[in-house]
Amino acid sequence: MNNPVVVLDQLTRSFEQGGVRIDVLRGANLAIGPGEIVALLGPSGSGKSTMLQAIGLLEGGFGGQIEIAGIDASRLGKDQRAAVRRDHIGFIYQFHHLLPDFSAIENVVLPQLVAGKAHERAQARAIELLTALGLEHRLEHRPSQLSGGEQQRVAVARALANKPQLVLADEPTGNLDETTADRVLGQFLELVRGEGSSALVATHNERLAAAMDRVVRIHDGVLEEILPA
Ligand SMILES: Nc1ncnc2c1ncn2[C@@H]1O[C@H](COP(=O)(O)OP(=O)(O)OP(=O)(O)O)[C@@H](O)[C@H]1O
Repeated sequence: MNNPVVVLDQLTRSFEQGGVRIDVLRGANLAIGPGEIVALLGPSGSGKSTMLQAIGLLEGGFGGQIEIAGIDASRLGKDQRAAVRRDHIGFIYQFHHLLPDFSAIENVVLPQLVAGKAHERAQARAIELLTALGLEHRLEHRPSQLSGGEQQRVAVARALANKPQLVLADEPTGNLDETTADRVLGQFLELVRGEGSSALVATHNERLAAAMDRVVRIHDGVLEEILPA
């Protein structure tokens, strides 16, 4: 694969609880190419969130190698990991995690300011993304004034604000009803494709997974490729 955005090589992660050791990831391998959108399937407790946290460089304690945008991230210190995250990765969670005291547009502007962008450009980018998601009439609303689907669409705009090479999404529509989930996921996929970003999307939902370019499943701590039927 040319210039993969993510490479996992023999990724391992174990937890110890009450003196019992659980090996959640047992040597997972994966490569995601530029612009590829990959669904990460697996039942509850199989290790999807653990894997996204590893790839998002949010937690230590992993064995094996993680490469993000050509950078070997396995041995980076905390500050360097934060820099790779800021420059290359956007996150979406099951619950929106928007800042409650800030408007929709401010929630999308802020991460850009943190990345050093001028306010005017950041604002233009936020309007562009929120408009693409059909939220041009909700720019000044706070999260509590938005519906669940609208909140998740703001979270999508925030994740894409800095044009990340990689978007990591953990059950991004898991909190929405089926119709809203389909609509939000459809908009998310269209936007990610338009931006040319890669994405890894954890979900329980095989129907939603089928809308993505590739499907991998966590089974016994390793990844299996699911080929289209
Ligand atoms: N910090 C931790 N300490 C101990 N065990 C943990 C920790 N984090 C995760 N685990 C365990 O690791 C396993 C995988 O958890 P993880 O959250 O990655 O699964 P998941 O596939 O994302 O599940 P879900 O779909 O329910 O979110 C679970 O058995 C969980 O209890």
